[in-house]
Amino acid sequence: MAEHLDSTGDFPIRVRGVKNVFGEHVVHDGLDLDVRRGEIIGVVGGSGTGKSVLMRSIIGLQIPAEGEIEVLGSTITDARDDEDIDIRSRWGVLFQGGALFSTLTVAENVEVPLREFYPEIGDELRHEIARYKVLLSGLPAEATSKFPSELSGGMKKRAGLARALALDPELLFLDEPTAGLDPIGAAAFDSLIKGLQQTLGLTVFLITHDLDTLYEICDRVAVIADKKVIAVGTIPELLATDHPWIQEYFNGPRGRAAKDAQNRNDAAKDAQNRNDAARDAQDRNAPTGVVDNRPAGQA
Ligand SMILES: Nc1ncnc2c1ncn2[C@@H]1O[C@H](COP(=O)(O)OP(=O)(O)OP(=O)(O)O)[C@@H](O)[C@H]1O
Repeated sequence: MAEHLDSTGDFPIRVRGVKNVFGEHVVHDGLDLDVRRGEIIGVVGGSGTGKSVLMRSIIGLQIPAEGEIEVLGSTITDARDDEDIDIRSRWGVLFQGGALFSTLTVAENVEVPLREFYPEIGDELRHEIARYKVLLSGLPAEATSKFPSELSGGMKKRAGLARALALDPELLFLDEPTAGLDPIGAAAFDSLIKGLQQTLGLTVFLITHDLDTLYEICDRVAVIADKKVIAVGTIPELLATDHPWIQEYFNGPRGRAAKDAQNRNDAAKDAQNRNDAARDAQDRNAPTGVVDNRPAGQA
């Protein structure tokens, strides 16, 4: 008997036995994956292993030749076209290039899904929601009236993120969000994603080649190779496997550099926490917040 997939509970995304084929080219064959509610799952694999095709299959833009995909309780693989998928408003997607409409301002881009899914919302409220999403994505208020061509690469990503967040999604799909950003911009984007996951309770499906992102913000990592998800787990769990690609990826020079960087960040955060704790203890011991500097006898 076929296993019953339950994507309404702890696993909002469940993928079973998926096969994707383009002509003679088999991209996935027997691919399984469960995504846990509230996690950031990183999806890695060599170029062309089908990370984006998997994401497109999960959001109904690519119908697999075989297999079953359930998202938030709906069987995506039964839909005839993406209009059939009535849960599209419950996820947001940031595509690789941002996919912003070049003739619309940032705010108008964010308003596109609002107009589509909630046409009854009045202009004023729609503008207000769009403005809030732009600010939530770390852009200044002035960015709302800018066109994509007037934005830097990092700002375009944030504008794409604002649009992905327009409908208060439960699931956020990100395809290489830090590609093309400088290391400082990439780290800032990582922090933004982590903060949003924690404050909004998002489940995040994140395709990346960025090892720093994997170490910094991903709860688990799924590795695609040989047309399947060959392993999924925390980085230490993956390192305990002996698959050559996983070993080379995480233990190669870039993997080691990312791990060292994370160790340094962790040490800096620990030191900061210790300082904060010491300062809090000092503040608690002080009888008032006022320091009395008057010479003895005058107090
Ligand atoms: N619409 C399509 N028609 C034909 N082939 C396709 C189509 N979409 C994807 N492919 C092929 O499927 C394979 C997987 O593509 P995909 O974009 O998912 O790879 P990826 O793992 O995301 O790669 P990268 O890391 O380089 O972005 C590639 O060989 C690609 O050429």
